[in-house]
Amino acid sequence: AQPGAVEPVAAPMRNLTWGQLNFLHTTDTHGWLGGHFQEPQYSADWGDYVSFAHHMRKQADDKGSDLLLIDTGDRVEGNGLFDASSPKGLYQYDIYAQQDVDIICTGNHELYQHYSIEREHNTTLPNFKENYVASNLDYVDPETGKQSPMAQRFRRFKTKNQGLDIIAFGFLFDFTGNANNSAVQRVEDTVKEKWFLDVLKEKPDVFVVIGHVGLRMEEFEVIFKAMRQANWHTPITFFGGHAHVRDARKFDSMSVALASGRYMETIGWMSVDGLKKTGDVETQASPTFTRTYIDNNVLGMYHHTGLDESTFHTDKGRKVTEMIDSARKELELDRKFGCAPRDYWMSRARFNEDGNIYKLLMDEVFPDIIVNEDRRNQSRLAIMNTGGIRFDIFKGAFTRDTTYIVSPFVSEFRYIPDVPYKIASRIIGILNSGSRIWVNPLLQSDIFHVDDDAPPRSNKLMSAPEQQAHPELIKEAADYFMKKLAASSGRRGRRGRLAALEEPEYMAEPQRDGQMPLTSQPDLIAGYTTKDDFGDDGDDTVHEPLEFYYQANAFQSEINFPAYHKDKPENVDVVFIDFIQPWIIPALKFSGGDYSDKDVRKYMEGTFTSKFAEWVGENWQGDC
Ligand SMILES: Nc1ccn([C@@H]2O[C@H](COP(=O)(O)O)[C@@H](O)[C@H]2O)c(=O)n1
Repeated sequence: AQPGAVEPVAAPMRNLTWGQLNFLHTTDTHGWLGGHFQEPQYSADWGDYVSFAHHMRKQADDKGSDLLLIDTGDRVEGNGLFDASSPKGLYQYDIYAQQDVDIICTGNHELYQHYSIEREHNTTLPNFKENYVASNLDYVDPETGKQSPMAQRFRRFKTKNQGLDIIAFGFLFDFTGNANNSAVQRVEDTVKEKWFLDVLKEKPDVFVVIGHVGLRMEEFEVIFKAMRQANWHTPITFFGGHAHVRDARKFDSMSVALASGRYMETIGWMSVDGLKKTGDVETQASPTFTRTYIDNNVLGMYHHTGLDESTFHTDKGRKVTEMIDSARKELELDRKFGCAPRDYWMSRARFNEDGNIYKLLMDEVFPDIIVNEDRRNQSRLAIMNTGGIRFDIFKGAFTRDTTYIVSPFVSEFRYIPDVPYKIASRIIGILNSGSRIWVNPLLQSDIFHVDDDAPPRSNKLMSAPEQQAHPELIKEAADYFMKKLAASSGRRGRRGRLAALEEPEYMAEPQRDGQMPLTSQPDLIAGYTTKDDFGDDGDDTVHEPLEFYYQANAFQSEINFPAYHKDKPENVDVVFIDFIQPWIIPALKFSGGDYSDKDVRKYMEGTFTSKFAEWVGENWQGDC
């Protein structure tokens, strides 16, 4: 762990089950290579993981089994270690590369900016060479415009001890927000390509499909079906990400998928036994799978390796810990901007209650920071998506690091001036509703003239990834917001229905579906209590369950409105974070406002991130 991180805390543990073939999996690390400074259950750093992997590889050798390390992307954006340097990632790429990852692919966050695509191509790719797989991603050379595969489309190799013949793919979901020096091919098109179909004719011992894809997303379904159509008998292991959750899915008796959370909280473990070995033509594979979500806690790492503080840390692991510490010092990540007076939660508090991070922004921060001096006296609605906030704020020091942890994006505020209030006031309800425009591609192409072939741009993409992973909640909540919108539209007879409309239970009560209490043991640390297709015994550490409340897709502040709350302005400036422009314009059209991208202007200097950091400096002075 890093100097200054909280001491790890011991908790009741479950053991790992080893098989012939075993995997350690990281995903969506988002720059958190220093671990969590304020949460004892996740405070190990990348150096500790390097030591852990070393000992686990040794155990595999001793047992005659194999261990592979996987990473499924989104290594960048989300922590000061990546975002605070100029250029971004100055220290991160070298630190990350100290781990020997056997199969690695790209996430959407590596592709948002022209710059990070270049770094991926010029740095991560040479760092990992043949271990990097890009089945549906191309790089576009900015000089020549030439488009070529970002890396090899698949990787075939034999494992060290068992000699298992592996074919690995590396996918990205159908991402469309990438900068133009990359090209993502839709998964449904890739699986029809000749190279892919040819590879499926091969008979490896195991297919390993890694992907920056949520386990419950359509794309893995498409890959699985295509693979099974061509090849009935080969076991497939899937490793996914993007959804920021712990999850495991059984596709069939020979195919299992694992997702390993986010932000270096979790190191996923999968073991497979019952594989037939290369050349063994007599027997049929009848694999058994296990999965475990390992807390990124050095005490757990001691437990799984049978080592202790004096025997666990390798020279290389210690060196990596030092590299991180020295980068953090260079970047002044511990520099204090202010002191948070309490905890502010993304999903552990109701959307509208004190202690909810979005309520803090709506009520206190936005009225102060969303100001364009030339239009200061104009009433305005300021709108941002909840997914633009990436992490909770803990009571205590708010540092340079916290700034990027809460909001790493370089998004700025834009606006459309003087929109009739009657139209503007409907936007927020539409952004948060389950209206058919957000799920129906024909409506989107007819009304908003977006590309006919493009998939519908769902409004749930504005919310946090952790919530996007709960489709059943989203549908119920979206239906509720839609009915609320209809009922409040002012037409006669609807008012009564609004009063009668009941909020879905989990909007008022914490959602417990994936968060079942496992034990009544006292003094447990709060953390993940995962329920997946295997059951509820997947977490290596027994935790006290966390609460999870549904949050809207977007939130809004009314700023400089008439003092008497029933008086509404005639016109308002509609100010919004640039990321949600693709939803703001349709929502305006749907409300009867004929606006287009041409009407949008820059509202003020600075990003949300820089403005919020200034606000903390001015408003949260105190001792901590
Ligand atoms: N400029 C941005 C980029 C992304 N978001 C939010 O993040 C979500 C995607 O996150 P992943 O880590 O799962 O890739 C996206 O759906 C947005 O909610 C953003 O707000 N601004």
